[in-house]
Amino acid sequence: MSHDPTPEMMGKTETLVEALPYLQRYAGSIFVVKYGGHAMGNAGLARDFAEDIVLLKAVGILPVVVHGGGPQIGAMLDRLGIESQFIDGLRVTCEDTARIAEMVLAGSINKELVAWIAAAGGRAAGISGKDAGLIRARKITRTTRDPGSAIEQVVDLGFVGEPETVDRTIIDTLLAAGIIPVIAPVGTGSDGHTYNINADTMAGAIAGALGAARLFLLTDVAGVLDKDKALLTDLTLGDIATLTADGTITGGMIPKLETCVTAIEAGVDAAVILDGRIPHALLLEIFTRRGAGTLVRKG
Ligand SMILES: Nc1ncnc2c1ncn2[C@@H]1O[C@H](COP(=O)(O)OP(=O)(O)O)[C@@H](O)[C@H]1O
Ligand SMILES: CC(=O)N[C@@H](CCC(=O)OP(=O)(O)O)C(=O)O
Repeated sequence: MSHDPTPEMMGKTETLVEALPYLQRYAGSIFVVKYGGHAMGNAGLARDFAEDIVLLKAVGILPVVVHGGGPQIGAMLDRLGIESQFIDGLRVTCEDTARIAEMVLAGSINKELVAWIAAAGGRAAGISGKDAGLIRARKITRTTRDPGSAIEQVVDLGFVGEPETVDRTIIDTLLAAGIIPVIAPVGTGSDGHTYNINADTMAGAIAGALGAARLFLLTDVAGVLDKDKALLTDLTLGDIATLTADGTITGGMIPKLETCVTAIEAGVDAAVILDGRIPHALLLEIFTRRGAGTLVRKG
């Protein structure tokens, strides 16, 4: 019998050795990973994602998961005959919609992710921004302007909030106990109401408050695309301002890139937007030289 390694074995060992500097660099670092509703497409993707998170934990990284669930909220609202309107990627949220969003996010998706992580051999605790005062939400509004008009109109989005304060105690407590926090993007306002928070915005605020080494936003596109649909692999904060102003970035990509800017300004080293439809996209991004998606740095 030959003891020569097969090409397949060589490939595997090369991949493991390639990971060594990244394993050494990131041990003990906090990584905030936002798992978007579009990237949860099927059970296989959710299982792969959970395995990636458990693997990060096993090699000494401290993963903190923030999840979305926009399409799943949309499907539930459709079933109930409630219409949804989006402004700049944010769902206009009346009281009923806020209740349903919380039910889908914190009641359903959150616990499913915890179960997937358990199935992959990890220990996770599902919480929302309401737990232990994690997120105090502040109501936000948007302004719109008709084409050709100079007059701006303030649009009330209802119970849509952004994190005003982040109390990291519950996250630190879970991390210290070796538990992976899985966080649903809702919070309580100072008026006691439930606020629906865009999951990207939530992840960015948490990454900033934790001083995370990396923020990953998993979505359903290869990354940020230019006007010719080519992938932009590296962006600075200045590039983002230009791409927003010239209309290259629209819809759900707006809160995503706003999040990257806020998180980096708050001290996060870098943010990555990557394609959650690729199996094990996170591992490829973190532990290989190739990387994937769009890397956002200060400049
Ligand atoms: N320049 C751009 N590059 C890539 N995607 C873009 C761009 N502008 C707008 N988008 C849209 O942003 C979407 C991602 O945001 P969103 O639908 O909110 O994802 P998620 O549910 O993962 O948070 C893409 O599917 C795409 O339709
Ligand atoms: C205010 C607002 O828009 N909230 C989002 C919260 C979920 C989310 O952000 O999910 P994705 O990351 O899957 O898009 C919503 O209601 O859809």
